[in-house]
Parts: sequence; C-alpha cells; structure tokens
Amino acid sequence: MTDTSALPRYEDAVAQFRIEDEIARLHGDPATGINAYVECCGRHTGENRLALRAISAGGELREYSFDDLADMSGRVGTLLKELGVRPGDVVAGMLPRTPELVTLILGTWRVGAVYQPLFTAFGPKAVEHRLSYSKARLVVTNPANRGKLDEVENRPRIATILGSGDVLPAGDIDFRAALAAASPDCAPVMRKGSDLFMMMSTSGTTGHPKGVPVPLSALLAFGAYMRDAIGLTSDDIFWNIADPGWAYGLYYAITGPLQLGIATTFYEGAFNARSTYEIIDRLGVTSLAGSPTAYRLLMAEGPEAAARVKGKLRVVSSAGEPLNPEVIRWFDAHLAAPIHDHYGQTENGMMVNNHHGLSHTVRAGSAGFAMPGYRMVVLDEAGNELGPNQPGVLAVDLKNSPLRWFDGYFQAQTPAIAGGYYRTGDTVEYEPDGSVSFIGRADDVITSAGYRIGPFDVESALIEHPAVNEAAVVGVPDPQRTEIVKAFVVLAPAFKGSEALAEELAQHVKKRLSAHSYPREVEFVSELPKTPSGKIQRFLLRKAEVEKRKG
Ligand SMILES: CC(=O)SCCNC(=O)CCNC(=O)[C@H](O)C(C)(C)COP(=O)(O)OP(=O)(O)OC[C@H]1O[C@@H](n2cnc3c(N)ncnc32)[C@H](O)[C@@H]1OP(=O)(O)O
Repeated sequence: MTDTSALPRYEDAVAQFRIEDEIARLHGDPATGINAYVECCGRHTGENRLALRAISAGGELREYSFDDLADMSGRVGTLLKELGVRPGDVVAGMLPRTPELVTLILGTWRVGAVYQPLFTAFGPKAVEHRLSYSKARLVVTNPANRGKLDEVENRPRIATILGSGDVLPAGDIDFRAALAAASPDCAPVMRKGSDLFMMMSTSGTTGHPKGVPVPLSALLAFGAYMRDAIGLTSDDIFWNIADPGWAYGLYYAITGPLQLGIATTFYEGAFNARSTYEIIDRLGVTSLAGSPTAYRLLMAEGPEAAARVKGKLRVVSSAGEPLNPEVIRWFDAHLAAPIHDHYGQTENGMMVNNHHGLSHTVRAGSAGFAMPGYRMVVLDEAGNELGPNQPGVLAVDLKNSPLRWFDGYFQAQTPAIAGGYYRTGDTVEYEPDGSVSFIGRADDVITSAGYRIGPFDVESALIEHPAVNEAAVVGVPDPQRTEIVKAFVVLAPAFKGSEALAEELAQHVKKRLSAHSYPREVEFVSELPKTPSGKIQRFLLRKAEVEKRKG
C-alpha cells in the first residue's frame, strides 16, 4: 500500500502550482519550439531505456527501448515526408495496440503532423465522418480493418501493414516494405504550443461527433496528470488497458508515460479478466489504469483469481464512468490495491481526480479534487458559481486554469465555452471539503463501458435501414456497463417487429457505425414522444426505463 504521508500535500501542490515549473519539465518550450516526438521519445534515447512492453494475443512478450522507437519512427517520418505530408497535415491510424501504432504516432509527430485515431471497432460510417472533417492526407491500417475503407467516400491515400500471406490492395502503400527502405534519420520539426498534434473526436447529442483539436501545450496537462493523479514513478510497471483509439488511451497509455520516460504496456488481445490477471502477475504490474467496466469484470472473476496478484498493484486508476464504492471495497479486500476515481473528457483531458501522487482525503463515491493547474467550478443555468451541496454543471474557469488547453471544436461552434468558462455538460455538486460528487449528464450523451456514445449517431445509422422509419436512442441503467444503448424504433409500414428484426438492426449498427455503440436492446413502438415542434423527447423514454428497472 502507498504510504500517503510521504506524498506532497494536495493543498500545497495547489498553492505552489506555477505553469513555469511545468514548462521547465519539458525539453522544448511551447512559446519558442516544441515537438511531441522529442518529448515522448527523442529526449529519452541513448541509455537503452525500456519504452514499450507488447504482449501478443498469444502471450509473446516483445520489448522496445526508446532507441528502437526512435529508429522506427524516424523511418515513418522519412516516409511521410516522401509522401508529401507537411507540418500541420493530419495522418490517421486505424490500428490495434501494436508497436507499429506507437511508431506511426511518434513518426507523425516527428514531422510536425497531427495524429488522428480511428478506433478499430468503428465501421465505415464512423470512419468516413472523421476523415471527412480532418481531411487526413494518409490513413495507415491493417488487413483486418482495410475493408472498411472501401466503403468510405473521398478516402485519402492508404498504407497497409501486411502480415505474412496478405495481398496488398491495389493502390495501397506497403507500409512495412516502405519503412524498411526509408532512412531512420529524420530531423524533428519544431512547432509552437498552439499548433496541433492530435485530432480527437467526441460524441454530441444533436449531431455527429465533433473534432477536438489538441494543441502541443496539452503535453503540460498530460504530464501533470501522470505525476499527480496516476502518481507514476520510475519504479512502476505501468499498464493502461484503455485503447488508444480514445482519449484516455492515447493521452495516458502512450503520450503521458512516454513523456515521463517511463515504459508503457500493450496487450494486443481483446480484454478479458483472465488474461488481465495473468499479465499483472507475469509483468509485476504496479500501476494499472482503466475503466470501471473493466474493473467490474475483474471482480466478476471472483476472489480466487484475484488472490494470485494480491498485493502486487501499488495503485489503480479508474476513468470513463463513475466508480462504484463496491468496486473500491472489493479491490481493497481482494487485491489490497487502492483504486481511485478520476474524471475527465476528451476536451481538456483529466481534470478532477482522487490523486495517487498527492495526499488528500479520499471518499468512496467522490470524483475527487480539481487537479492542480485547474480551477473547477459548479455553475447554475445563469452562469453563477455555486457553493457546496448545490447541484449544477461542472465547468473550467478558463482564466484561472493554466493547464487547460481546449479552445473549441474543430470548425464547429462551441456553446460550451462562454462567459469565461468551459461547461463540461456533467452535473455535479461540491462537498464542503472541496471534493466533487458526480450526479449525471446534463444532456443525452450515453456512457457505456467508459465510451461516450452520441444518440444522434446511432439513430442516423438505424434510419439507414429500410425497416426503420424513426428511431430514438437513450442510455438505460446497466449493472455491468453503467448504461447500455437502447433504441426505440418506429417501423416502416411494410415491416413487423420481431426478435430477428431487432437483432438485424443491432448488427446493422454494429457493422455500419461501431462495434461498441450498437443497441443492446431494441423496442418497437408505434410513435415517439415529441415536443410540439417535433423534437424527440429522449428524457421521457429514459425516465420511463429507469422507473421500469427500479420496479
Ligand atoms: C477521457 C476519456 O477518454 S475516459 C475513458 C475512455 N473510454 C475507454 O477507454 C473505454 C473503456 N472501455 C473498455 O476498454 C472496454 O469496454 C472494456 C475493456 C471495459 C470491456 O471490453 P469488452 O467487454 O470486451 O467490450 P467493449 O466494450 O470494448 O466492446 C463492445 C463490443 O464491441 C466489440 N469490439 C470492441 N473492440 C472492438 C474492435 N477493436 N474490433 C471489433 N469489435 C470490437 C466487442 O467485441 C463487443 O462486442 P459484443 O457486444 O458483441 O461482445
């Protein structure tokens, strides 16, 4: 167990926070010149220091040093330059958690370009939308995901990583062969802190996902989170199980640890509790990060499975959904591991945490305290700051949060930024001790297994099916996944509701949109509740479902 008395006091860290100290920890300077490859790899080379442990689905462990990643990403950078990728251009990756993914990201940053993740569970619809706004110059993928791009209009150039026996699709670049022929020498292109290095996306309620531009200055916040909230030290064996197709994985499974010069871990297989315990045991993982759904699945495996690794985990960090007190107690009893809830968003990263690297009281059920460098407030509808025990929307005080970096969605309006605040859309209240208690979303965004799912996207995918006239999609409570996606469907006159049709609609969304956002429940209805102006009232459907599940 961590001896928290040896940690810096939270109050002191807040009082002593100076952005100049954070900047001094970087190799570059956001004002004069910075490069994310240099921060996350180049500056850590020369000592053969370990950067990545990659475990294949079959259990084979391969290790890569920062020097290995420097060589491989140099080749990527050389190839990108040969392909005409310039600083500020977007390069997309639709790859599983493999060393090649890391080198693609580092190589993209090395030439001053912007990395856009495409989660491998996405279908063609989700991919097409993201590529359409980012205007990516190149997408790098593998044969398992390549077929989706055939259904994408106006797709960019494609580079495919072939396995043995794979045939290169006509017109594609053979990524491995091109890298073998490319020079590892590639001088990093220095950029300003306001220049972008990632293009993320986030789910909306009234439209398709919006682009979230991430400037290089966000490295300051990512590093601070790893130190203060994860409490990462050079003695740790760190594993963040989140997929780098999403913010938590890209920011804190790749960027954050590598920036601190500390090795990260990838498991290339699909998540399951058994392999997770095996890897913790085999590698001696001391610091684990992931979502509550993953932790609930570890619990469901039972105390005997946990006994094998009891006492190994020094700290466990949880993000993506509120952490249940029951999970906290179970981790304490069966793993002897303190598990702490952290709160953040794709916009701005993690902002409120039960810090592992700072000492403060930790209450089960609390989201924690604002990370030093952020001033978080609770606002009423008129934008007034509220005191303790008054529910309102959690917001960032922009002027007094030197670590904040989100300036608005990519080429889209950002009503969440107004009056000097960024409103997160989450309803919370402050406790008298200054910690934050999470209440719920203020809008219709669904949180399922740590993923944020926009109902509009799922509804649009459903409506593409010939049987569907209208659809409304909401999140309904679920003990395992926090919420699951439920669709209420009004059928076209020629169709009759059946279990087979419900399954067909679910599979349609899974294939077209994304494997993680399909409706796990489909109910056929004759009409949907609407306002007089015709807007679907999802909240009424959600309320009825909550009541039904209670009773
Ligand atoms: C600031 C922030 O960003 S906060 C946090 C961001 N969120 C996250 O990181 C997400 C965290 N969640 C997870 O990692 C996972 O949900 C886990 C590990 C908890 C549980 O994983 P699983 O139960 O295996 O399934 P998961 O939720 O990933 O996927 C749902 C479905 O999509 C499928 N799927 C998932 N990934 C893929 C993929 N890459 N390719 C194809 N299908 C996939 C799964 O097989 C599953 O299908 P099923 O319902 O038919 O079984």
